[in-house]
Amino acid sequence: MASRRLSSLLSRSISSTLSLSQGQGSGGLWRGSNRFSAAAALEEPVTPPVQVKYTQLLINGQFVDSASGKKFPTYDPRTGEVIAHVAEGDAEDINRAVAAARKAFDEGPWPRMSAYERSRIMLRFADLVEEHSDELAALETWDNGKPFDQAAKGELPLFVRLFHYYAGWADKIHGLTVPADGPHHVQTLHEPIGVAGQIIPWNFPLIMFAWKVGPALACGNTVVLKTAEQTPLTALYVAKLFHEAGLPPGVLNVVSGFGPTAGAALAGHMDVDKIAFTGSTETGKIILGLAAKSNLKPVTLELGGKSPFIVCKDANVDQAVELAHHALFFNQGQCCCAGSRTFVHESVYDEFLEKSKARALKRTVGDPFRKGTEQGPQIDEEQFNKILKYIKSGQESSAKLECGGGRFGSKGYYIQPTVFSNVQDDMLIAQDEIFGPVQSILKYKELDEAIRRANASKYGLAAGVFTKDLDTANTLSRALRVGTVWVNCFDVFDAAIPFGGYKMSGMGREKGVYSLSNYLQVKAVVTPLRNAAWL
Ligand SMILES: NC(=O)c1ccc[n+]([C@@H]2O[C@H](COP(=O)([O-])OP(=O)(O)OC[C@H]3O[C@@H](n4cnc5c(N)ncnc54)[C@H](O)[C@@H]3O)[C@@H](O)[C@H]2O)c1
Repeated sequence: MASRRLSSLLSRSISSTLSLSQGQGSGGLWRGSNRFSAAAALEEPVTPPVQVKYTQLLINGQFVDSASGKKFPTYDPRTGEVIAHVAEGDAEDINRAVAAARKAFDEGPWPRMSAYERSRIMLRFADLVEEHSDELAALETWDNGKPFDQAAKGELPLFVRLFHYYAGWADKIHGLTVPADGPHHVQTLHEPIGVAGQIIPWNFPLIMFAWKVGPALACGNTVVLKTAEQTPLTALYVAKLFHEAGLPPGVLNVVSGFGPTAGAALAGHMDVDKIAFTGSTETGKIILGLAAKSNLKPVTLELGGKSPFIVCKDANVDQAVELAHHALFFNQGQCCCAGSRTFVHESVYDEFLEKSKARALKRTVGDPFRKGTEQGPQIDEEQFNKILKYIKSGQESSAKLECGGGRFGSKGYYIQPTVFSNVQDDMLIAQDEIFGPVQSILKYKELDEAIRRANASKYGLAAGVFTKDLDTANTLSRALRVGTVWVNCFDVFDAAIPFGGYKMSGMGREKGVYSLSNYLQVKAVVTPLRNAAWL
């Protein structure tokens, strides 16, 4: 009875937020009761319950071929086989898309219509996504490899929630009346910036669409979105639904294509007024350079991370193990905020290690379309090889490989859940973003030492803290140089919670009220007052 209550509570909670909290049982969020043979699952890939409908670029409200006529394949990470060929946009297509977005901003109705009308279109769009959510979840799983239940029960509801959230902001954006010295009436107008260029990655294609497009459109901007070359399919589908909901042509343009061609053309475009990027720190630096060399457009960046997850001496070890496991392995380890440095107090280290290893060995790896699968394949061959290289570097160091360490199956890009113990701060696996299912466990003695070591990273995206002691939680929350601290929970991605990084994890914040300022200009309007005496 109690467990039924917990699971219904849980499914309600993940329908509006993706969240992992203390005490959610040892089964994991998306673990069904039907266990299956992983090998059989890999031998016979499930036929995805969806067809690919849209593969062209979406420019000015129309699906069109790329100017060059070129196409590129998008692959099924379960098998490495081609799913579909997609129009390959490059600089010329970016020019066409920017021209459409420019016209829609300068002459079109979007920035001029009432905020309430904009909000209603966004709400209609959210309803359409909800209606098509099974199909969209299947397409996301096919293109990305993430477990279907995660996409269907976690990410699609969150996508809808994000658009409800931003639709709610559209008619609540207003300036201030400023009490300046002297006989002047001073007001600020919060105006849209103009054409927003947005470049997104492959790990959460739909969620990244919502984080970027939601605030930009709520504020009255127009958008050119460049999707990741690994996952172009779902953005085209939802952009089509947006037009069905009444979005005027040119307001949202979606260009599929590669980074150095389409992405660079967008970031360096003279007629793009703002650029937002999520991806690697290396590419973030290129984007910043392109913005500086062109028209000095403002830039927001969500970049890499190497987030500490600190298990304190008072921790309930079973719960800490489960949370730390999900903090790292969720989404095949392909999360910018993954808890990829698990710091464990020496007094609970041995027990934690033994149980973490047992948990990783129990992790259900297999076809992401099968019920009960916790871990699907990595996104592509490049990431697969990169992760295996990091595992090799861990094996060649004095870290101890507790479990995993290799390919899972013989087809596609599956990797065994891998755990290293005895990891030292100067090892590559403790410093670089691996972006895969590789947990690194480090031992510490004193809290001050844990803080110093956790902060000794070029990244500062997020941290997890696991303790029963309020003073310890408060000390750690304030001492850690990161954009998010999750205390006794992890990966809580509510629409209203700001997200972003300190240090080389990025610039600016997405989600929440803070994200609006990324897409607004502030204009001061000063008017003389003839009879100010009464002031
Ligand atoms: N922070 C995140 O959410 C995130 C997401 C994906 C990857 N990563 C990290 O990045 C590593 C490499 O993955 P990746 O190669 O897909 O990331 P990436 O940074 O190269 O790609 C992200 C996006 O940027 C575009 N891009 C690439 N080069 C560009 C350029 N020169 N100009 C403009 N746009 C460009 C890509 O086409 C894609 O849309 C991963 O292993 C991981 O460590 C982080």
